[in-house]
This record gives sequence, structure tokens and C-alpha cells, in this order.
Amino acid sequence: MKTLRVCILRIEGTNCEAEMFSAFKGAGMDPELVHLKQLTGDALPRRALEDYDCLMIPGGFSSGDYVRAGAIFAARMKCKLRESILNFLDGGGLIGGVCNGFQVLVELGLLPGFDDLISDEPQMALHINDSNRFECRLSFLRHELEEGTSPFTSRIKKGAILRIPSAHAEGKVVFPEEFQKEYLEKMRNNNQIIFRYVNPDGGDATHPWNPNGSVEDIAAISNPKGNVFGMMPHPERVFNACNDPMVKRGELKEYGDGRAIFDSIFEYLSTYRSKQLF
Ligand SMILES: NC(=O)CC[C@H](N)C(=O)O
Repeated sequence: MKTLRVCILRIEGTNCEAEMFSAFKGAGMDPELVHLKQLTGDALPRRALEDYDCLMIPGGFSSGDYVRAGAIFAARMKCKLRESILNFLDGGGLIGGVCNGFQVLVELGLLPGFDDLISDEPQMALHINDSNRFECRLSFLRHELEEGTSPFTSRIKKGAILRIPSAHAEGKVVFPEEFQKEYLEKMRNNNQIIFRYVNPDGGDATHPWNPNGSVEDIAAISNPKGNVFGMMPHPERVFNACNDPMVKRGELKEYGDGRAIFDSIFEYLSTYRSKQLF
């Protein structure tokens, strides 16, 4: 079988790339840490997006979160890589972002991506948490789609609740007030809402279980086509069960709930991409 190559993209201030690397590796893919300048032709060795199957933007504080979290990383990508991103998606590639990576994809206009793959006008923002603080704790995420619907969660059953940690200051999903009703409806109809925060008992999330005040407790979304995905909590931090604080001492569990995301990407890419089915 063809090796599945993953480009884990970093710039100054990215800080979750090592865990992201080992999660992709652990799920059987071939990740590589790539600096943005290697893609834009400003540093050697040069790399091209088309050589990868998946582009993943990891978490962190890219460019120190100046302006808005993710804004500078996104602006640099947009001005130099717009065409290659579109070609990459057209060729069947997947693009994912976790936490700061999700913020980058929203700033870039790839998410929620209602009308175009890259929208020029922002359709959504990840705003400062309601608490006005950096919120760092385990989150409970309910999977909202049927198994097999999203390439990023194809291995997860509808209604399953995953324990995945959050760690962010700007994670509140907001839409422009006048379009909020319409946009939420679009998101539901297009199967774009992938995870919602819930309370530990599975009920509607209240703070701190919705850590940021996101509308409708939204924690993860995709674009309408499903090939661009962003989530605030960090699946790469709970690839192994030993990193899940609720796994009891002596419990013989090898993998944490985060692994399902990476297994889903693997399954999707190896089934569809390597056979060039789309
Ligand atoms: N863990 C992260 O990626 C943090 C994202 C961003 N720096 C924030 O605080 O919102």
C-alpha cells in the first residue's frame, strides 16, 4: 500500500507539532514537520503541497497570537499558497487544523467555507472565551455524525462521547449576528457540525464543560465538502491512554480517545486516496 504522507505545517510559535507528529506516526502514516517557508519557496529544502495526502496545522501560539490567534499564519498562507491549497484539495487532499490550526483555517476562509472553498469575507470567528481566560482541562465531545460521514471521524459512532483536552483562550465559535440563524441551519443541513461539547453526564454543556461559550456548544466543524476540518480540543494529546486523566491506575487501556481521529484519516486516505476513487 502507498505510504500516506502528512505535512505538519509550522511557523514561529507553533508548539504542538511533536505530539501531532507522533500521533500520525502511531496511526501508520508518514508525517513530516515542514516550515511554511519551505512551502513558499523561501527556505530549503523546498517542499510542495501536492506531494502530501494530508496537510495538518497543529496548535500553539503562532506569531504570538498577535492581531488575533491564527491571523498572521493565515495571512502568510493566503498570499503565497492560495492556488496550491485549491489544487491540493482538488487533487483529493485533506486539510485539518487543531486549536491554533483551527483558528488559522477560519482566518484563511477555508472554514466554514459555505460558498467557496476559500471565502474572502469571514463567515465565522473563534472569539475570546467568555471567561476571558485561557481554559485548559479535559473536554467531553459528542460526535454528531453517522459513522463514515466525515473523513476525519469516519471510525466514530454517532453519539459517542470522547474525552479530549482543550487548551485555548480564543475558541468561542461566533457568527455575524444577522446571519447566525441562517449559518447554523446551513451547518446542520450540510453535516458540518462534527463535535459538540457536552457535560460529563452527556447533557448540554455548561461552563466549564463548554470552555469558551461557543454557540450551540460547537467544538469541531468541517466545510460543506468535508475535506477541511477544524477542532478546538487536542486529539493528539490523548493518542495514548496514559495521557487521559480519567483512565484509572491499573486499567489496561492502550489508546486514548484521540486516536480515533487519526485512525479515521488513515482509513479514509488509504481507502479512497490511494485508489484514486475521487
Ligand atoms: N493550544 C492552542 O493551540 C492555543 C491556541 C491559541 N493560542 C489560543 O490560546 O487560543
